Amino acid sequence: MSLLSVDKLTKSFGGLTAVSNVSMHIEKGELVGLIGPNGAGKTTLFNLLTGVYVPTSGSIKLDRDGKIKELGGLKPYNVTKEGLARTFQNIRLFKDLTVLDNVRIAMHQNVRYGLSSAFLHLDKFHNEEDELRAEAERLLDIFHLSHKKNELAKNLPYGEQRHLEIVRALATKPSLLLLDEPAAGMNPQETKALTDIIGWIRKEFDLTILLIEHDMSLVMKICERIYVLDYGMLIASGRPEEIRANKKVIEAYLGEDVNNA
Ligand SMILES: Nc1ncnc2c1ncn2[C@@H]1O[C@H](COP(=O)(O)OP(=O)(O)OP(=O)(O)O)[C@@H](O)[C@H]1O
Repeated sequence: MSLLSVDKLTKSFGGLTAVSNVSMHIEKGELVGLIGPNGAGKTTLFNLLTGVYVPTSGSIKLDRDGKIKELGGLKPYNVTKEGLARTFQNIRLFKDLTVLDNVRIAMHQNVRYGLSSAFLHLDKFHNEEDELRAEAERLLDIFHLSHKKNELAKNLPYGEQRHLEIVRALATKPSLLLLDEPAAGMNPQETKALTDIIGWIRKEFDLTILLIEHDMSLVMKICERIYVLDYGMLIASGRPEEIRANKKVIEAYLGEDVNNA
Protein backbone atom coordinates (compact mmCIF):
# COMPACT_ATOMS: atom_id res chain seq x y z
CA MET A 1 0.00 0.00 0.00
CA SER A 2 1.27 3.49 -0.88
CA LEU A 3 1.83 6.03 1.90
CA LEU A 4 -0.87 8.21 0.34
CA SER A 5 -3.57 6.92 -2.01
CA VAL A 6 -6.00 9.37 -3.54
CA ASP A 7 -8.89 7.84 -5.40
CA LYS A 8 -11.28 9.67 -7.74
CA LEU A 9 -11.13 12.83 -5.64
CA THR A 10 -13.53 15.60 -6.66
CA LYS A 11 -14.29 19.04 -5.25
CA SER A 12 -16.98 21.26 -6.71
CA PHE A 13 -17.78 24.83 -5.75
CA GLY A 14 -21.29 25.34 -7.08
CA GLY A 15 -21.00 24.87 -10.82
CA LEU A 16 -17.17 24.87 -10.85
CA THR A 17 -15.31 21.61 -10.43
CA ALA A 18 -11.90 22.68 -9.10
CA VAL A 19 -10.61 19.11 -8.67
CA SER A 20 -12.12 16.48 -10.91
CA ASN A 21 -11.80 12.73 -10.42
CA VAL A 22 -8.12 12.86 -9.44
CA SER A 23 -6.36 9.62 -8.50
CA MET A 24 -2.74 9.60 -7.40
CA HIS A 25 -0.37 7.78 -5.06
CA ILE A 26 2.78 8.68 -3.18
CA GLU A 27 5.21 6.04 -1.97
CA LYS A 28 7.11 6.36 1.29
CA GLY A 29 10.29 8.39 0.83
CA GLU A 30 9.34 9.87 -2.54
CA LEU A 31 9.65 13.52 -3.48
CA VAL A 32 6.77 14.26 -5.81
CA GLY A 33 5.88 17.48 -7.65
CA LEU A 34 2.40 18.81 -8.41
CA ILE A 35 2.37 21.32 -11.23
CA GLY A 36 -0.15 22.98 -13.52
CA PRO A 37 -1.09 26.39 -14.89
CA ASN A 38 -2.76 29.04 -12.68
CA GLY A 39 -6.18 27.93 -11.49
CA ALA A 40 -5.52 24.26 -12.32
CA GLY A 41 -6.67 23.10 -8.87
CA LYS A 42 -3.33 22.49 -7.12
CA THR A 43 -4.08 24.44 -3.94
CA THR A 44 -7.62 23.02 -3.81
CA LEU A 45 -6.09 19.52 -3.93
CA PHE A 46 -3.76 20.46 -1.02
CA ASN A 47 -6.75 21.86 0.85
CA LEU A 48 -8.58 18.57 0.38
CA LEU A 49 -5.59 16.54 1.56
CA THR A 50 -5.19 18.68 4.68
CA GLY A 51 -8.83 18.91 5.78
CA VAL A 52 -9.43 22.54 4.80
CA TYR A 53 -12.10 21.34 2.36
CA VAL A 54 -14.37 18.31 2.58
CA PRO A 55 -14.29 16.32 -0.67
CA THR A 56 -17.43 16.31 -2.80
CA SER A 57 -16.57 12.68 -3.55
CA GLY A 58 -13.61 10.30 -3.58
CA SER A 59 -11.18 9.14 -0.92
CA ILE A 60 -7.80 10.04 0.59
CA LYS A 61 -6.09 7.18 2.38
CA LEU A 62 -2.94 7.39 4.48
CA ASP A 63 -0.97 4.34 5.52
CA ARG A 64 0.17 4.76 9.13
CA ASP A 65 2.48 1.81 9.77
CA GLY A 66 0.07 -0.61 8.13
CA LYS A 67 -3.09 1.01 9.51
CA ILE A 68 -5.10 2.64 6.75
CA LYS A 69 -6.72 5.91 7.71
CA GLU A 70 -9.28 7.84 5.67
CA LEU A 71 -8.38 11.54 5.79
CA GLY A 72 -11.28 12.90 3.72
CA GLY A 73 -13.54 14.98 5.97
CA LEU A 74 -11.14 15.12 8.97
CA LYS A 75 -10.53 18.54 10.53
CA PRO A 76 -7.11 20.09 9.73
CA TYR A 77 -5.72 19.55 13.27
CA ASN A 78 -6.68 15.88 13.10
CA VAL A 79 -5.00 15.55 9.70
CA THR A 80 -1.85 17.05 11.27
CA LYS A 81 -2.09 14.47 14.09
CA GLU A 82 -2.13 11.73 11.47
CA GLY A 83 1.31 12.89 10.33
CA LEU A 84 0.55 15.22 7.44
CA ALA A 85 1.88 18.79 7.62
CA ARG A 86 1.85 21.64 5.13
CA THR A 87 3.03 25.12 4.35
CA PHE A 88 0.88 27.72 2.64
CA GLN A 89 1.24 29.68 -0.59
CA ASN A 90 0.55 32.84 1.44
CA ILE A 91 2.69 32.74 4.56
CA ARG A 92 0.67 32.08 7.71
CA LEU A 93 2.79 32.73 10.77
CA PHE A 94 1.86 34.21 14.14
CA LYS A 95 3.43 37.46 13.07
CA ASP A 96 3.36 39.14 16.50
CA LEU A 97 5.01 36.22 18.28
CA THR A 98 8.71 35.45 18.38
CA VAL A 99 10.34 33.06 15.95
CA LEU A 100 10.88 30.55 18.77
CA ASP A 101 7.29 30.75 20.01
CA ASN A 102 6.02 30.14 16.47
CA VAL A 103 7.89 26.84 16.46
CA ARG A 104 6.95 25.89 20.04
CA ILE A 105 3.25 26.35 19.33
CA ALA A 106 3.51 24.00 16.34
CA MET A 107 5.30 21.46 18.54
CA HIS A 108 2.60 21.36 21.16
CA GLN A 109 0.73 19.08 18.80
CA ASN A 110 2.88 16.24 20.14
CA VAL A 111 3.31 17.07 23.81
CA ARG A 112 2.71 14.29 26.31
CA TYR A 113 2.05 16.19 29.55
CA GLY A 114 -1.53 16.82 30.63
CA LEU A 115 -3.19 20.12 31.40
CA SER A 116 -3.05 19.49 35.16
CA SER A 117 0.74 19.11 35.19
CA ALA A 118 1.03 22.26 33.10
CA PHE A 119 -1.03 24.18 35.68
CA LEU A 120 0.79 22.67 38.61
CA HIS A 121 4.18 23.23 36.96
CA LEU A 122 5.26 19.69 37.72
CA ASP A 123 8.67 18.31 36.77
CA LYS A 124 7.29 16.45 33.80
CA PHE A 125 5.97 19.71 32.39
CA HIS A 126 9.32 21.45 32.86
CA ASN A 127 11.30 18.56 31.36
CA GLU A 128 9.10 18.42 28.30
CA GLU A 129 9.23 22.19 27.88
CA ASP A 130 13.04 22.07 28.03
CA GLU A 131 13.11 19.28 25.48
CA LEU A 132 10.76 21.18 23.19
CA ARG A 133 12.81 24.34 23.42
CA ALA A 134 16.01 22.43 22.56
CA GLU A 135 14.30 20.67 19.66
CA ALA A 136 12.84 23.98 18.40
CA GLU A 137 16.30 25.55 18.47
CA ARG A 138 17.79 22.59 16.61
CA LEU A 139 15.16 22.98 13.87
CA LEU A 140 15.77 26.72 13.67
CA ASP A 141 19.49 26.04 13.36
CA ILE A 142 18.97 23.97 10.21
CA PHE A 143 17.50 27.04 8.55
CA HIS A 144 20.10 29.39 10.10
CA LEU A 145 17.41 31.07 12.14
CA SER A 146 18.45 30.29 15.70
CA HIS A 147 20.16 33.67 16.20
CA LYS A 148 16.81 35.29 15.37
CA LYS A 149 14.75 33.18 17.79
CA ASN A 150 13.71 36.18 19.90
CA GLU A 151 12.71 38.41 17.00
CA LEU A 152 9.07 38.85 16.07
CA ALA A 153 8.17 36.74 13.05
CA LYS A 154 6.85 39.78 11.20
CA ASN A 155 10.31 41.39 11.31
CA LEU A 156 12.03 38.56 9.41
CA PRO A 157 12.80 39.14 5.73
CA TYR A 158 10.40 37.38 3.37
CA GLY A 159 12.72 34.45 2.52
CA GLU A 160 13.27 33.71 6.21
CA GLN A 161 9.53 33.81 6.90
CA ARG A 162 9.12 31.11 4.26
CA HIS A 163 11.84 29.07 5.98
CA LEU A 164 10.12 29.53 9.34
CA GLU A 165 6.92 28.13 7.83
CA ILE A 166 8.80 24.97 6.86
CA VAL A 167 10.31 24.75 10.37
CA ARG A 168 6.79 25.01 11.85
CA ALA A 169 5.58 22.20 9.60
CA LEU A 170 8.58 20.02 10.57
CA ALA A 171 7.89 20.73 14.24
CA THR A 172 4.68 18.65 14.05
CA LYS A 173 6.86 15.61 13.15
CA PRO A 174 5.12 14.76 9.88
CA SER A 175 5.62 11.65 7.79
CA LEU A 176 4.24 13.46 4.74
CA LEU A 177 5.12 17.11 4.15
CA LEU A 178 3.18 19.23 1.66
CA LEU A 179 4.93 22.37 0.46
CA ASP A 180 2.81 24.95 -1.38
CA GLU A 181 5.13 27.01 -3.62
CA PRO A 182 8.09 27.05 -1.24
CA ALA A 183 10.21 29.09 -3.67
CA ALA A 184 7.57 31.75 -4.40
CA GLY A 185 9.12 35.21 -4.29
CA MET A 186 12.67 33.92 -3.89
CA ASN A 187 15.60 34.97 -6.07
CA PRO A 188 17.67 32.32 -7.93
CA GLN A 189 20.29 32.01 -5.16
CA GLU A 190 17.61 31.66 -2.47
CA THR A 191 15.82 29.07 -4.62
CA LYS A 192 19.04 27.11 -5.06
CA ALA A 193 19.67 27.16 -1.29
CA LEU A 194 16.07 26.07 -0.65
CA THR A 195 16.42 23.22 -3.14
CA ASP A 196 19.42 21.93 -1.19
CA ILE A 197 17.63 22.28 2.14
CA ILE A 198 14.56 20.36 0.91
CA GLY A 199 16.81 17.49 -0.20
CA TRP A 200 18.59 17.54 3.14
CA ILE A 201 15.53 17.63 5.43
CA ARG A 202 13.99 14.83 3.44
CA LYS A 203 16.89 12.54 4.34
CA GLU A 204 17.40 13.86 7.86
CA PHE A 205 13.72 13.52 8.87
CA ASP A 206 12.89 10.48 6.76
CA LEU A 207 10.19 12.49 4.99
CA THR A 208 7.95 11.96 2.04
CA ILE A 209 7.31 15.26 0.25
CA LEU A 210 4.67 16.55 -2.15
CA LEU A 211 5.32 20.03 -3.46
CA ILE A 212 3.47 22.53 -5.60
CA GLU A 213 5.88 24.79 -7.44
CA HIS A 214 5.88 27.12 -10.41
CA ASP A 215 9.68 27.27 -10.51
CA MET A 216 10.38 24.52 -13.02
CA SER A 217 14.13 24.50 -12.36
CA LEU A 218 13.39 23.42 -8.77
CA VAL A 219 10.70 20.91 -9.75
CA MET A 220 12.71 19.25 -12.52
CA LYS A 221 15.83 19.11 -10.38
CA ILE A 222 14.52 17.50 -7.21
CA CYS A 223 11.27 15.68 -7.97
CA GLU A 224 11.38 12.00 -8.84
CA ARG A 225 7.85 12.02 -10.16
CA ILE A 226 5.50 14.78 -11.20
CA TYR A 227 1.72 15.02 -11.46
CA VAL A 228 0.24 17.63 -13.79
CA LEU A 229 -3.19 19.17 -13.28
CA ASP A 230 -5.09 21.27 -15.82
CA TYR A 231 -8.65 22.52 -15.30
CA GLY A 232 -8.91 20.29 -12.22
CA MET A 233 -8.03 17.11 -14.10
CA LEU A 234 -4.87 15.06 -14.02
CA ILE A 235 -3.41 15.28 -17.53
CA ALA A 236 -0.06 13.57 -16.97
CA SER A 237 2.21 11.88 -14.47
CA GLY A 238 5.73 10.57 -14.74
CA ARG A 239 9.42 11.29 -14.34
CA PRO A 240 10.65 14.84 -15.06
CA GLU A 241 12.01 13.93 -18.51
CA GLU A 242 8.68 12.31 -19.43
CA ILE A 243 6.75 15.38 -18.28
CA ARG A 244 8.98 17.76 -20.29
CA ALA A 245 8.29 15.76 -23.43
CA ASN A 246 4.56 15.23 -22.82
CA LYS A 247 2.44 16.88 -25.53
CA LYS A 248 -0.56 17.57 -23.29
CA VAL A 249 1.69 19.25 -20.73
CA ILE A 250 3.42 21.39 -23.34
CA GLU A 251 0.02 22.46 -24.69
CA ALA A 252 -1.28 23.28 -21.19
CA TYR A 253 1.75 25.50 -20.61
CA LEU A 254 1.76 26.82 -24.20
CA GLY A 255 5.30 25.42 -24.48
CA GLU A 256 6.73 27.83 -21.95
CA ASP A 257 7.93 26.99 -18.44
CA VAL A 258 8.29 23.23 -18.67
CA ASN A 259 10.98 23.45 -21.30
CA ASN A 260 12.80 26.50 -20.03
CA ALA A 261 14.05 24.54 -17.06
N1 LIG B 1 -13.31 28.40 -2.05
C1 LIG B 1 -13.53 28.48 -3.36
N2 LIG B 1 -14.73 28.85 -3.86
C2 LIG B 1 -14.94 28.93 -5.19
N3 LIG B 1 -14.01 28.65 -6.13
C3 LIG B 1 -12.79 28.30 -5.70
C4 LIG B 1 -12.46 28.18 -4.30
N4 LIG B 1 -11.16 27.79 -4.18
C5 LIG B 1 -10.68 27.67 -5.43
N5 LIG B 1 -11.66 27.97 -6.35
C6 LIG B 1 -11.52 27.91 -7.81
O1 LIG B 1 -11.01 26.64 -8.12
C7 LIG B 1 -10.11 26.73 -9.23
C8 LIG B 1 -8.78 26.14 -8.82
O2 LIG B 1 -8.13 27.04 -7.93
P1 LIG B 1 -6.77 26.68 -7.19
O3 LIG B 1 -6.43 27.84 -6.30
O4 LIG B 1 -6.88 25.36 -6.57
O5 LIG B 1 -5.75 26.61 -8.41
P2 LIG B 1 -4.15 26.57 -8.37
O6 LIG B 1 -3.75 25.54 -9.37
O7 LIG B 1 -3.67 26.40 -6.99
O8 LIG B 1 -3.78 28.01 -8.92
P3 LIG B 1 -2.49 28.95 -8.66
O9 LIG B 1 -1.34 28.27 -9.33
O10 LIG B 1 -2.88 30.22 -9.34
O11 LIG B 1 -2.36 29.08 -7.17
C9 LIG B 1 -10.04 28.20 -9.62
O12 LIG B 1 -10.93 28.42 -10.68
C10 LIG B 1 -10.49 28.91 -8.36
O13 LIG B 1 -11.09 30.15 -8.67
